[in-house]
Amino acid sequence: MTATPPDIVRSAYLELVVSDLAASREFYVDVLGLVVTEEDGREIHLRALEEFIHHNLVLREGPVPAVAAFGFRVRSPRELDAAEAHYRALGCGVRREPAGFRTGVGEVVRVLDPLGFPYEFFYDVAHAPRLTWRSDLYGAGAIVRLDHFNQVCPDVVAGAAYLEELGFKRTEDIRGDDGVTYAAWFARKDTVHDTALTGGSGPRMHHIAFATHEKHNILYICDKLGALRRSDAIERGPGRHGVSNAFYLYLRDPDGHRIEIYTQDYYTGDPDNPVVTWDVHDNQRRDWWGHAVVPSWYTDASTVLDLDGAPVPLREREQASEMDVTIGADGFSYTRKDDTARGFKVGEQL
Ligand SMILES: O=S(=O)(O)c1ccc(O)c(O)c1
Ligand SMILES: [Fe+2]
Repeated sequence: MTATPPDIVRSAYLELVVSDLAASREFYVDVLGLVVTEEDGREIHLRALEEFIHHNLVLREGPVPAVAAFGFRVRSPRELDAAEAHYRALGCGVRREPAGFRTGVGEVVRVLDPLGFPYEFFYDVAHAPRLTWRSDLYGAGAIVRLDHFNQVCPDVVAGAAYLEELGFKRTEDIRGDDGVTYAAWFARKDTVHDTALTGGSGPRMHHIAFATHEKHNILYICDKLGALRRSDAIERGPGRHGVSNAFYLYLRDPDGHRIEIYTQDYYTGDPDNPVVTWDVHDNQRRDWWGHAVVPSWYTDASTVLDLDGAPVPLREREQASEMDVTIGADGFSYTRKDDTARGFKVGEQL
């Protein structure tokens, strides 16, 4: 029996350990245009242009590039009591810090959750100027919000049960006729997701996604990276997702952490919002235009740290992997399921 879960409002910030603070600052501030709220020689606190809380991303220099915390805003200070009780009832490690673990945020409950991820919950937070109306500060690639996390875990079904018990609502998933669930998306706010689970060895962070207002902002980021001769930072896209219907671009930061730039998914706020399920062999599920998913997008992800700052050991996925069943000589995907003459294509290797 678990205790009532905390009332989570949204995914709010990520604490990211980077190997070279200056190189990461150049990527996130000079190239991507995130706003510096506060910085000292050790940490940089960044936020998106429409954000009013102190930060959406903390860069902290350290020996092992990794994720130290996934931060979730809760609806009121008393939800920290619910968070502490919920995770203690799950038998998880819990650290409650009345003064907070970092600049700009007040009391925090940090846990190592049942999947091995460092989650933290907070309400009290310093406000920073919301730059929504400051169009004079918006570049052509303006990043306006943190939209979601994506987490790699070996057992998506077990992970989904944990997130749904935590109060997340499933909005989409990818399944096979083999009964395997390969990935799933979960919301607290009224869009497609605040986090998602991608099947693979884990716990690892697959990506953090920031939103732009328009598709052309994403195209500008691609052009800017080309002009800077930094196109090697582009891993996948630009393109249109099948799942979520969002326009997307995936970048790799100087440590290889994956950043998605994302725009224009859809509303999911009604209680009876229908779950969209995709066939793992549908070649338009991950890219609506049928473009290949580069293998590194399935294989690479970021280490996560435990409550003592040590890397969490990985567990291998036991069920089939999506890459194995859709890419390469053994993989196949269809454009038109019933078109067995021309609709099938063997998975593409780049
Ligand atoms: O590639 S998928 O269409 O499955 C996809 C959909 C939404 C996302 O945020 C994502 O990272 C990946
Ligand atoms: Fe994403």
